Amino acid sequence: MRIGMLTSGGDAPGLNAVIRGAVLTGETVHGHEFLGFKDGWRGLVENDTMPLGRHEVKGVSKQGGTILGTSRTNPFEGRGGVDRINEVMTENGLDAIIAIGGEGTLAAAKRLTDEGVRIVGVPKTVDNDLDATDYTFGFDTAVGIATEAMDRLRTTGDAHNRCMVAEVMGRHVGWIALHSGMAAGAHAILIPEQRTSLDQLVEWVTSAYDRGRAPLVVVAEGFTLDSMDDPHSERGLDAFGRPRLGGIGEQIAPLIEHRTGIETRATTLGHIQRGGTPSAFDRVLATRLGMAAVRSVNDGHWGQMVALKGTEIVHVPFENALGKLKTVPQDRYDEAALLFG
Ligand SMILES: Nc1ncnc2c1ncn2[C@@H]1O[C@H](COP(=O)(O)OP(=O)(O)OP(=O)(O)O)[C@@H](O)[C@H]1O
Ligand SMILES: O=P(O)(O)OC[C@H]1O[C@](O)(CO)[C@@H](O)[C@@H]1O
Ligand SMILES: [Mg+2]
Repeated sequence: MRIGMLTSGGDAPGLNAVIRGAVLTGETVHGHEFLGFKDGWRGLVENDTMPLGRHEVKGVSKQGGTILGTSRTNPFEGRGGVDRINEVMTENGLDAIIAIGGEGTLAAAKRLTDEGVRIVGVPKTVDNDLDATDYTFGFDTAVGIATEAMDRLRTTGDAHNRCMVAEVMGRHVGWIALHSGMAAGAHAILIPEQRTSLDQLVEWVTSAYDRGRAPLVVVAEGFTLDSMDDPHSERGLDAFGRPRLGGIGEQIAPLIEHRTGIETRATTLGHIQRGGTPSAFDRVLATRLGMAAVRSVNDGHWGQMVALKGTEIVHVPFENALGKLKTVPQDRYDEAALLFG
């Protein structure tokens, strides 16, 4: 078979390991050929391709980013649409597409498979917010980077007796904040799922400070104080028309300082969390998902994505994966909150 492959949406450490896992298994075990589409759906719509074989995937598992490039292009906009995509697939002699992306990419893939395009999906997002898989690759790496950054913030915070606010990614969910905050021993963790009040935050910060600690506050970019209507956004809209988040840490730092009198500094980790070398966990998960995606193609599991359930790789129909986001459950937050303050 000839299989096209693309990566779409925000990058996540491990994308290259998926690509390598699929290409090596596909070529050596099943005799398939691969073709890369550049920059997500854009490459498929514009027929912008690159060779994708053993040579191209040599040693890429440890590389961040994606050798195929990525974008937030909508495959139905401009000259896109199902007829155009079928035309490009026929021109390239392709039997199927492996699309690697988050909930947006998979929603687009579902629309296309509903119209007969043969696509299998591989879930990806540092946010870990896809419901039908236990973990997405990229999350473990992002948590590791954020934790290391917080360890560093704590030593400088301790030296100056300051409150340090660390802002991490998490558009709709607080998984990165929860895990990195717990790992770093944060005195408060603020996540989109919990509309915390400033009074509560001030209580946690003051209590830690009064015990002689330099308070560490971890906040997810999508968090809203109970007095705010929407998540903080000051950077315009993304290519799909959604507000670009980021900057809530800088907003709450002066509020903390004003209310407590404790000198407070904010750091936004931003895209550092998505860059660089994937962790070993993410490389293994991504490689297994890439290999499983090829098995999905062999078995004709169109309209399904591969997913992690416990330690097993399973197949999940797109509609089951897209229904709702995997948010931080109340009991996981309450458990972490026992150690706040
Ligand atoms: N419901 C949808 N139907 C069709 N296309 C969509 C839909 N949602 C998103 N898309 C398209 O898919 C692209 C990728 O989605 P998105 O930007 O949300 O990234 P993602 O794959 O969800 O990854 P990330 O984790 O970075 O959000 C979008 O930019 C948009 O063009
Ligand atoms: O890379 P961009 O387009 O700035 O997108 C940032 C968004 O992507 C994510 O990293 C993954 O969805 C979010 O946490 C963040 O809000
Ligand atoms: Mg998305």
